[in-house]
Amino acid sequence: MTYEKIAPPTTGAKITFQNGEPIVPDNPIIPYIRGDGTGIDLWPASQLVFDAAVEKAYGGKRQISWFKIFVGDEACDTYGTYQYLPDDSLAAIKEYGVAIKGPLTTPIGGGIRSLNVALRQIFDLYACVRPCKYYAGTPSPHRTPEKLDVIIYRENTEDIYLGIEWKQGSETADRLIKLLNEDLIPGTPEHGKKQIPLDAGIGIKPISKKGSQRLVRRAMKHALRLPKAKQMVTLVHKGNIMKYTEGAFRDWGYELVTSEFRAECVTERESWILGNKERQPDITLEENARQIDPGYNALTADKKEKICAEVKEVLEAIWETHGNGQWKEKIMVNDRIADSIFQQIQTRPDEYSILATMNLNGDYLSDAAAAIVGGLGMGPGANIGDECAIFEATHGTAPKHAGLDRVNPGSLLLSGVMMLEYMGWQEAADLITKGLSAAIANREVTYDLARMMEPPVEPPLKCSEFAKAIIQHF
Ligand SMILES: NC(=O)C1=CN([C@@H]2O[C@H](COP(=O)(O)OP(=O)(O)OC[C@H]3O[C@@H](n4cnc5c(N)ncnc54)[C@H](OP(=O)(O)O)[C@@H]3O)[C@@H](O)[C@H]2O)C=CC1
Ligand SMILES: O=C(O)CCC(=O)C(=O)O
Ligand SMILES: [Mg+2]
Repeated sequence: MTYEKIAPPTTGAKITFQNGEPIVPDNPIIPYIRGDGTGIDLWPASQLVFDAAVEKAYGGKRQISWFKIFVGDEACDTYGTYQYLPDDSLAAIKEYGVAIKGPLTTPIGGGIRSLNVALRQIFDLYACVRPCKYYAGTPSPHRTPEKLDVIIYRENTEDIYLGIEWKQGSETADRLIKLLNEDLIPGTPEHGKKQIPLDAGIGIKPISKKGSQRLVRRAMKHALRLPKAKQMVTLVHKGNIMKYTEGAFRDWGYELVTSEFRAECVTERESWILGNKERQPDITLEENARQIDPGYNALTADKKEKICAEVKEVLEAIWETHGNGQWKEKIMVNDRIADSIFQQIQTRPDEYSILATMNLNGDYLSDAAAAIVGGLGMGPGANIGDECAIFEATHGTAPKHAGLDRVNPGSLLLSGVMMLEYMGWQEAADLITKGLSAAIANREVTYDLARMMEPPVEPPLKCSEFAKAIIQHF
């Protein structure tokens, strides 16, 4: 591979992929993007910790050969005006498969569309994995943050992030509104006399079956690797309002888990049906139906029949394999409406584990969940596809803090921990979490955690000092 303005390290080897899993040599070449804004501070601090952890864990037997590539402001400086996402950088990520990045700026309302989203789409990194877990001693606005231990599995390529939008007043927006108002809406009886306001901007929200199911499949595979008590997958959606997008995500999720993971899972509704029969072995189908549907008595005969049929079908299909309490050993799959899950992770955090979401809901939810465990400085993430993975923090470039050597590198470091775990380098990953936990417990923290501690830590550590403190605690 020849590049225009970058050169890979002269030592090191490529990570390759087999059946979606990385095959990692002892000296992998890993491209990194420093990032805009606070990326200037975060990357050098993080690289120091990654290298020290790998050195301490493997004593030179393993080593990362970092390959600097450019995206964002740095790319424009190197490749020229508006060259935010140079071909060189895309080619390097494609060639080496696993990369890590700092945050990249997306100007609001115009200019470039998100570079972060573009990278996810170009490399089909369909699962955005964002764990939110509490490290002892981290200050939190919540009384029991340790009860939250969730992993958000956010669909990462579609939904409104596809970016298909038309500006209010543009010729295409006007044409589309006319087509909708005069043809498509009147042609769909369920839409009645609804009309799109003539001065509306228009955005499209595509949610596909394939996109939803591959995300849920990955979430289920992850659940299988968790301890029994955490084997739960919650499908998060706003299907009560958006039936054919968000509601479909939920339905396709259930369809996938009850076909591909039939032996390993039970849905919440199935567990009620099985549980009713376990408590009352001679329960009739209708009584069972009444107990799983609180509004049963008020339903039409048709609907009652449907629920009875559902009860019958479940008992026939899985009583043998899941009945008599066997379902309690399986992955519990349930669903929650999106607004309610924001409340649930605060009031009943320990009832949740993996939260499978569409793109926008997952974006909101991952910032909110990170806040509970200490803030965006503690929110890591990974964008995973079948032949590529890019690791990055949940937060953005926090421009007001850029270049001041003050922000918390915890989120990028924990993203690196995810990368090392993905590579199978668990010993190095564990050293970083150990060092980070010890530094926090010792009140050696950056400003974001320092200001919330009781009493506040004064002065807080700089970003670079925090990195060094973590290494001291390996
Ligand atoms: N994946 C990516 O690269 C992402 C990029 N962005 C982009 O980043 C830019 C800025 O977005 P913005 O809305 O300000 O959101 P940010 O996530 O960048 O920052 C919001 C606030 O979160 C806190 N914060 C963020 N990072 C850290 C950290 N490492 N340590 C401690 N606190 C932190 C700060 O809070 P406080 O000041 O209160 O201490 C900061 O002001 C935009 O262009 C946006 O599009 C946004 C999200 C993700
Ligand atoms: O790319 C952006 O500007 C924002 C992305 C974002 O908020 C996220 O991925 O969480
Ligand atoms: Mg976000």
